This record gives sequence, C-alpha cells and structure tokens, in this order.
Amino acid sequence: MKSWVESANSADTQFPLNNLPYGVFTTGDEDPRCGVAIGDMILDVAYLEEEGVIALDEDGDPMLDLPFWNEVMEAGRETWDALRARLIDLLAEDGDAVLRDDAAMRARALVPLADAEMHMPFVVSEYTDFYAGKQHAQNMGAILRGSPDLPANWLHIPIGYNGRASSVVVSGTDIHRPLGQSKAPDAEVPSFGPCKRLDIELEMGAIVGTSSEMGQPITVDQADDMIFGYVLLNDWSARDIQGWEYQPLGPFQGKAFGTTISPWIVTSAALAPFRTETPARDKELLPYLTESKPGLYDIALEVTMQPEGADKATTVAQTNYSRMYYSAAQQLCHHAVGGVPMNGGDLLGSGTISGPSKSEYGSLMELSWAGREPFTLDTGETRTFIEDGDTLTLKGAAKGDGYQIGFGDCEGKILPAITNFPAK
Ligand SMILES: O=C(O)/C=C/C(=O)CC(=O)CC(=O)O
Ligand SMILES: [Ca+2]
Ligand SMILES: [Mg+2]
Repeated sequence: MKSWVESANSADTQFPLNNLPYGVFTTGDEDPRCGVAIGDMILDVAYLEEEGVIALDEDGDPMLDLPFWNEVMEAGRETWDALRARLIDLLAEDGDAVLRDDAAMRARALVPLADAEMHMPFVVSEYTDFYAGKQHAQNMGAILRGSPDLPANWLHIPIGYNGRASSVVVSGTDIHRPLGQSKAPDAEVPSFGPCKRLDIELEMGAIVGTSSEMGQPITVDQADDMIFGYVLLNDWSARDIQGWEYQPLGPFQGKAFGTTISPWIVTSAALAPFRTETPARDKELLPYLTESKPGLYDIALEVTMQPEGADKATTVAQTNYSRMYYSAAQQLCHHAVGGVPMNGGDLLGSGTISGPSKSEYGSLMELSWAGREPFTLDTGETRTFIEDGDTLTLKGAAKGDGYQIGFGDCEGKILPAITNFPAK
C-alpha cells in the first residue's frame, strides 16, 4: 500500500502504511500523547482527534489525548478496526484528502521520529512470563540439569510465572545491575552483592486488549481475538540470583528488576498476513488448547551487543518468533481458563526464543553455555555475560514482499549496581 508520506514507501522503513504501530511520544516538554509511526514521521493522532479528523467515541469523548493506549485497547476490536481503517484512509495516496491537502494541518500533525522521545505505550496492568521455546527449554535443561529432557509437563502446559508489571520499561531506559543473594556451587554460604551473571532473554510480548471475567473460561480463538498487538520484549535475567532462589517456587528477584519493551505496539491486524502454524505436536494437546488458525507469526528477530565506547554493535543472535511451541493465544487461554480475569494492559512474555543452531540462541546463558564458551564481538572483546556499559538491543521485523513491519529497537544499557545504601 502506498502513502503520500514518501518515506513510508521505502523498502527499508520499519513503518510502511501496512504497519501503523501505536506509541506514546513527546517532542518537547508537553504532555506525552498517542502517536502512530508512518515512515520517518509520527502522526499526532491526539491532535487529529482534537480537530475532529479522527472520531472514535460516539459521544465525542477523546481517547487519544492520553499518555497510553489502554483506553483504545479496552474499547474493543470494533474500535481497533475503525481506527486502523481511518488511519489508512487518511494516509493512503488515494484516500481522504483532508490531511494530505491541508499544508497547515500536515505541518502540525506530522512530527519527525528523530525529534521525538518515546514513552511507555501502555499501562502494564500485570505481567506474566512464559517458558514456551522448546529449544531454549532443552538448552536450559542441558546447561543446568545435565539433560535436554523437557520437564514432564512441558509438552502439555504453557508453563509460566507471574512477573512484575512495575519494572517494565520502554526501550532506551537504563537498567542498573541488580543486587541480590547468590551462592556459588562450591561455597558454603550465600553472599550478597551485584549480579555476576547478567543476561537477556529475547522474547515477544503479547498485549491483551479486552478483558475476560473472573472464573469464565475462554477458548484459544476468543483469546486470540482479545490480543491487541505485540512488542519486542527483553526479560533481563540475573542468572546467579535466579539459580539460588528459584527452587521450588520458580523465578522471583532474578527476573523482577527490569523488563524492556519496544516503543511501538504492532497490532494483530498489521501482523495478520504473517500468521504461521505452531509446530507439529510431540504430544497431542488437550482439546482446550487446540487452535483453529495459525497462532504464531513469522517475525525475524535479532540481538545486538555494543560495549561502552565501541563504535558499532555486534549481532550475537538471529532467530524467528515462529520457533515457539505455544502461541500467545494458547498462553492467554490457559491463563484465563484457570479462573484468572485477564485485563486490558496484561502483558504476556512469550518465553525465550531460540532456534536449533547456536547462532539462533536468544540468551547469553545459551550463547556462552553458562559462561564456559566465551564469544567474540566485532571489537575483538570477548563476553560470557553482560558487563557494565554494554548496550543490548533486540530488533524484529515481519518481512513482506518489498516491505517490512517493524517494532522499533528494544534497547537497554546496563549501568553499575547501586551500592551506596547503609546496610552492609
Ligand atoms: O530452566 C530453567 O531453570 C530456567 C529457565 C529460564 O530462565 C527461562 C525463563 O525464564 C522463561 C523463558 O523466558 O523462557
Ligand atoms: Ca523469560
Ligand atoms: Mg524481567
């Protein structure tokens, strides 16, 4: 689809007219507001709503003058579809000319992406992280338990744990190395201090738009319909803290200190042409988890690492979201079916995405095989885990014929641990 915003028609842009992802931005010290990426510009949809060019609510109440997309998410799929259709009409080469032919309105409504600061695109109500990548689960078993055999439940249940919504941050937010307890295998007692095995996890985040009732089960198809869109997600992980704390209740502090998401929510509608089947089942799933349509998406993913002062980043992994065993719809169905009310703003981490070859591993734990096999960056430096000053970036794009649907970088720099507090 062609737009009159020229930069949206380039094969290299992450934000062609087919994408139209949703973010929250500022360009100065005004209040953050909703925007839509198009080529190298942001469309200020809060302004267009104020001008009456976009009208979502029957009563004329604004929905886009807010520093989050939750209001639109909760309004439901009819509103999602209406907004997308209106945006395509306003931005298409041969669509409604109201914006295209009004130079003053255009100048006010289109802001260069390069001038904008991006904020959290939605209020995260709750955050759940799954463990649904088969290669990743086998690698973690081999590394930590001496065998790639999957846990007995793994092929039957999308395993997950309840994470922290309060520490989910937008790309570009620095993360301090966490403090915590750990115990080396040969040590007699645990010690307290900065994490020594700081890691990333390459994941996709699914964002729930509409709610389900407490106690009310839903089907996988209903769950799929509740998903508003997707972001890239880095589940920062403190492996030494995690290893000491996680039995028998699962991850706690080792994964609670920070989770970074990409600034743009790519809608399920934009990703629809890239739907792809979950893989063949090793064990037949129980009927409540079966899907009637392809539940995953073909999204190429990449991880880069850049030490402080280095002039370029090194690609350390490349894989694809289609490597997952369970879809977000299956995960959401499983979550709700047990009685949990799921709400607009619920964020579901896919689980770490790894493919079969080493170049496809989505964590440093796997890439360095728990620190036993250091890898070399383009700068000549070696790494096992993250060092202070390193910047880790996730990138992702669904690749169509002559265009791509991107998410914007999901980037975070690691700062030293904060140790100046009184307790010793
Ligand atoms: O198998 C383990 O002991 C640990 C696994 C993980 O840390 C993975 C995790 O948190 C879930 C995921 O992102 O896949
Ligand atoms: Ca994770
Ligand atoms: Mg986390």
